[in-house]
Amino acid sequence: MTPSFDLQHIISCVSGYDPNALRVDAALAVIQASMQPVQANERLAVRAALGRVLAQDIISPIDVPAHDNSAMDGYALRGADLAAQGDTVLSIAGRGLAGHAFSGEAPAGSAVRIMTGAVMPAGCDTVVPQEFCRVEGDQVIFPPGLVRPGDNRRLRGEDLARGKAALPAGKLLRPADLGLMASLGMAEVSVRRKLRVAFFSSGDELRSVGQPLDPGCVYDSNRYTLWGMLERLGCEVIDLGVVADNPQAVEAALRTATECADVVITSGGVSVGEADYLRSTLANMGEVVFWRIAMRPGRPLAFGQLRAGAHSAWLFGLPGNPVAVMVTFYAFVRPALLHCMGASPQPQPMLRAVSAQTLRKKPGRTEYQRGLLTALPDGRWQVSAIGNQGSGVLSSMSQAHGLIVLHHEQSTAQAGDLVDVLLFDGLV
Ligand SMILES: Nc1nc2c(c(=O)[nH]1)N[C@H]1C(S)=C(S)[C@@H](COP(=O)(O)OP(=O)(O)OC[C@H]3O[C@@H](n4cnc5c(N)ncnc54)[C@H](O)[C@@H]3O)O[C@H]1N2
Ligand code: MOO
Ligand SMILES: [Mg+2]
Repeated sequence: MTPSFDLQHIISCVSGYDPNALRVDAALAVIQASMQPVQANERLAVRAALGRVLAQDIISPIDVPAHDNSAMDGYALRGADLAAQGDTVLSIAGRGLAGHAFSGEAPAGSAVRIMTGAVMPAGCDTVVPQEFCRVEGDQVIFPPGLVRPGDNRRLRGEDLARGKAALPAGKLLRPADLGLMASLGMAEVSVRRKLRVAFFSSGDELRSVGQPLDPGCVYDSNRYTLWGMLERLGCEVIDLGVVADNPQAVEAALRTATECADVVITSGGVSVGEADYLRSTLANMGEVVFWRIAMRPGRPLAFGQLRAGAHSAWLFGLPGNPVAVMVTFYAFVRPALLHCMGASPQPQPMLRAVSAQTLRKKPGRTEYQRGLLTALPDGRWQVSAIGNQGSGVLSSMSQAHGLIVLHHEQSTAQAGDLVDVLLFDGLV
C-alpha cells in the first residue's frame, strides 16, 4: 500500500512556513474591519477622564490666554520707543503683576514694571527682561539692541482662539489634555464608556498564587500580565480566573464572559494538543474569523465572535505561552481594543536601532525578539536581543526595553543593520 502524505503539510512543517497562517498586517486589517467602536458616552469630571477617549470635538469657548500678557519679569514699553543706538531712558509709570493689572494706559515715553503673566498695559507691546535694564530712581535705562518690538509678550488667543478646535473626538486623554481642558474652564467632559474586557486562563496545570505548587504545575502568570496590560489601557477588567481543560468548563466560561463583556481574552488551549478546546468551542458558540498567524511567537492565535443568547462578544484566544500572550496582545489586542474604545488610530511607539548582532529570521513570518537598548556614542540607539528568547521565558520580557520586530518580508538582520523596536514604555 502506498503511504499517503500531504506534501503541503510536510513543506510547512519542514520550513516553518504555514500557508494557512495569516500575515500580521492582514490579521490586523481583518480585526479592525470586524470590530465596531463602542458608542455609549458618559460625562466625567476632567480628572476622572485621564486615559479615556474623548467622545466629542472640543471647541474653545474662550481665548487662551484671555489677554495679552508678559512672558518675562521686567518692563513693558512701546517697542518703537527703544532707540536703535544709545541707551533709552524711560520713566516708570507703575506696576503690573499677574492677577493685579496696571490700570489705564501707559503714558507716552514711560515703561511699566511688569511680572510674568501680568496683563500688558494698554499702549505697550514689548517687554524687556529686567536682567537687561538698569533702574535709577524712578527711571529705567535700556541698552540698545537687546530686544525687538513685540518681544516677550504673549498674545491673547495665541494658545487657543475662541471658536477654534481644541481637542478632537477620539483623542486618548493624556495629562496635557486634562490641563488644556482646565485652561478652557471645563469641569466635565464627555468620554466613551469603558470597554468591558473579560479574561481567563485555561489549563489543568495552572495554580493561582497563594496555592501550593503541585508537581507538574505552574503558577498562572498570564492573568497578571493580561491584567496589567488591560489596566494600562483603561479597560473595565473582569477576571474570570482559571478554567479547567475540558470542553464543558471552557464553554461555560466563554458563556459567562460573553454575557458580561464586549471583548473576551483567553490564554492557553488554542493549539492542536489533546487538551486544547478553545478553538472548537469558539466554532460551536459562534465563528472563528481566523486562527494562526504567520508570526513567532504567537502563531496559534484565534480570533472570532462568541454568541450567548442575545449577547455577543469578540474573542481573542491567545496562545498559552507567557511571552506569546504579551506579544500577541501588543501586536493585535492592544490596537483592537483602542479601536473599540473609539480611539483614533495612533502610531505604534517604534524606534529604529542598530542591531548589535545577527538576528536570524525565517522568511514568510513576522518575528519578535526581546531587545535591550543602549545609546551609541554617535547618538543612535543600539539593540541587542536578550539571551533566552523562549516563548515561556518571562524574565527576558521583564528585562527588555521593547520588542525587535523583524517584519514579514525581512530576512536575517546582520549586525549593524537598522531594525524596528516596539517600545514597551511608549505603550499605554
Ligand atoms: N504540534 C504543535 N504543538 C504546538 C504548536 C503547533 O503549532 N504544533 N504551537 C506551539 C505554540 S507556538 C504555542 S504558543 C503553544 C500554544 O499552546 P496553547 O495555546 O494550546 O497553550 P497551552 O498548551 O495551554 O500552554 C502552552 C504553555 O504555556 C503554559 N501556560 C499556559 N497558560 C499559562 C498561564 N496562565 N500562566 C503560565 N503559563 C501558562 C503552559 O503550561 C504550557 O507550557 O503550543 C505549542 N505547541
Ligand atoms: O509561538 Mo508560540 O507562540 O511558541 O510561543
Ligand atoms: Mg496546548
